[in-house]
Amino acid sequence: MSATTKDILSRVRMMIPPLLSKFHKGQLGRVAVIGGSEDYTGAPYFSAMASAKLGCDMSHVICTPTAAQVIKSYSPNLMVHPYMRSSPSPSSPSLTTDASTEPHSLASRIIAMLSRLHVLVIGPGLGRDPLMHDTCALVITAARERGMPIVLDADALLIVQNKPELVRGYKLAVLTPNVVEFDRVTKALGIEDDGTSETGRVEKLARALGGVTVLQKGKKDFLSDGEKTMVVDWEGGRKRSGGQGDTLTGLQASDLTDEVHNAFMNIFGEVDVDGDEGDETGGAARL
Ligand SMILES: NC(=O)C1=CN([C@@H]2O[C@H](COP(=O)(O)OP(=O)(O)OC[C@H]3O[C@@H](n4cnc5c(N)ncnc54)[C@H](O)[C@@H]3O)[C@@H](O)[C@H]2O)[C@@H](O)CC1
Ligand SMILES: Nc1ncnc2c1ncn2[C@@H]1O[C@H](COP(=O)(O)OP(=O)(O)OP(=O)(O)O)[C@@H](O)[C@H]1O
Repeated sequence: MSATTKDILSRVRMMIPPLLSKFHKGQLGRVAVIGGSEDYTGAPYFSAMASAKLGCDMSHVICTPTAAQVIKSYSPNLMVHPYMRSSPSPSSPSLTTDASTEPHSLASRIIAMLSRLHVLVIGPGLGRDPLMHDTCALVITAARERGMPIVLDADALLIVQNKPELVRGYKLAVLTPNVVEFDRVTKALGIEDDGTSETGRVEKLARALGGVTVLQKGKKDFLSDGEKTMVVDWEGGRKRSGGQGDTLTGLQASDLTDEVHNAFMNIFGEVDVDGDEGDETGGAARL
């Protein structure tokens, strides 16, 4: 482990808010994960449970009804809301006239929850259904209007690459692409791979999206808002099973809740943290 990573870990320990008797339920974090569909019920569970296990008080999942039944049975910790819908199947034409398959109508129930939440995670297990994506796009706009931090991962990155204006310039958006997703998003946005360094590529994407935070996952994790960049070079485990990125989104969401965020800014705000030795350096901007 590099000196930088050791230093970061020691600071992270100081970020953990104390359990004060004055706190009431919900004050240490209310997170919702939007994801979970017919095919994927594990991803939103990994995300929401990670936020709960890190200490977030309330962890919600917003998913399709079929996924909700399954996710509810995984854990009583999670509050699971079956508000999402996938597009009607051509073999069920009667569904096409149902108002509940209209994105504004679907999004309105989710948007009504936002005042009770601190952070949204969008994407784990979302799938690629256009109705689900249109619904999420409306929720992203509403969350942005409220100034809520949003972590966008997995299939939600497709929403960003198709409609980058949803997050462009929104500094409380965090994109967490894996290597493949990173390539896909950069290509979609017309960002050329001109042989620049790995940190340079992440900075370019963050800048192209107007200063969102990009966390590119891989052998090293690169975090950048386009101006400041951190490199996490801790090797960690060698098993690359599905769900590790989902888990990371839930952890990040907990980190973005107010109490933790304020503690983070007190610790990191003014401090420069070395990235790759001899490479770009920077302080943590917001994460
Ligand atoms: N238990 C679950 O329910 C899980 C559901 N998942 C969901 O599954 C859906 C599809 O996600 P996928 O990640 O499969 O996306 P894709 O269907 O776009 O597949 C990505 C492909 O990239 C490859 N890949 C990933 N990282 C790579 C790397 N570093 N280098 C080279 N190749 C790499 C993978 O092997 C895979 O073939 C998403 O909704 C996601 O959230 C995943 O999060 C895994 C766990
Ligand atoms: N080659 C690697 N070596 C070391 N760590 C890695 C490697 N690839 C990924 N990781 C770690 O695993 C975490 C998850 O990254 P990964 O690329 O698996 O995300 P993902 O594909 O989005 O995950 P998920 O399966 O949940 O969708 C990252 O934070 C990173 O630290």
